[in-house]
Amino acid sequence: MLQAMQATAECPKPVPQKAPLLTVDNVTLRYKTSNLLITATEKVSFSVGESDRFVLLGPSGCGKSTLLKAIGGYMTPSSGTIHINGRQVKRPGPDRMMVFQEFDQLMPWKTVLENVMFPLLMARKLPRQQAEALAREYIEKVKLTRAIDNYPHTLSGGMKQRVAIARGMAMQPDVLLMDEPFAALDALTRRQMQDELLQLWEDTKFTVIFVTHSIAEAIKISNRILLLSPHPGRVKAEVVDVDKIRHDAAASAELEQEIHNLLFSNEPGHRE
Ligand SMILES: Nc1ncnc2c1ncn2[C@@H]1O[C@H](COP(=O)(O)OP(=O)(O)OP(=O)(O)O)[C@@H](O)[C@H]1O
Repeated sequence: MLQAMQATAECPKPVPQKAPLLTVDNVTLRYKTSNLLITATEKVSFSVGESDRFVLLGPSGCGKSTLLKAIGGYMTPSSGTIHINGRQVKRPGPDRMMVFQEFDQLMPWKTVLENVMFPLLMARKLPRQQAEALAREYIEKVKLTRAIDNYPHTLSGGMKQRVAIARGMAMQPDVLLMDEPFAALDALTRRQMQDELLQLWEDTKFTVIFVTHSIAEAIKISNRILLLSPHPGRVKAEVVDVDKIRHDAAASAELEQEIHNLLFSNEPGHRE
């Protein structure tokens, strides 16, 4: 694993194992405020293959959420390009569904079933019966069938996140974009949700880009991890083949320490 890290730290060009589904090429993202130009990420490149569980990991403020927003099509790069399935990302689309950290991402006046059905009806324009069947299937996958007619205010934080995941997955997007979806949960629920996400992945092998600043969470759920430097975010290194060590506690702990050292060391370790 150290080898993988060092090799990629010296040459952080990603090494995807399958043809890339998504490519982020030399992307710089900036925010303009009334008197400031803030560079969130600088010249970031990576690619994501089909069925990857790709984690963007880095300290607070390094631009992880901003990158996810740009992949979602909610923000245009100042320079560089993002392509999905060979098409340049220019706006949001049903091929990229987002799950956020906030529990209030559901519509409070709609039940669990109606929340999950909503984008299927509005964005995919499915007939009602088909939308309902698909919504029920994914609500079942996240183990919420018993709460299918509940309104969001009656659900726990973890249950709300399950609804958001079901809503994203039911759309069967090319890639699911998850922005710290478990960060606001208590530790026990968080671990449970990580396990459930992995189980869902075993069932459907969806592609996911997952943002976190927890090194342990990154190792637990990913097969690949992109490490970003502190603000402005640049690629520091990529960890490949995380799957090989996930079930080895000693190797995971060693990797966790190595990532920690790399993320919090001052040496630049990035390409200009
Ligand atoms: N709407 C905005 N307007 C101006 N600057 C912003 C805006 N959103 C984010 N930024 C700035 O861009 C940089 C990257 O922010 P971003 O939220 O993408 O980081 P992050 O890595 O996701 O952080 P965290 O882990 O704390 O969520 C930060 O300096 C932040 O202050």
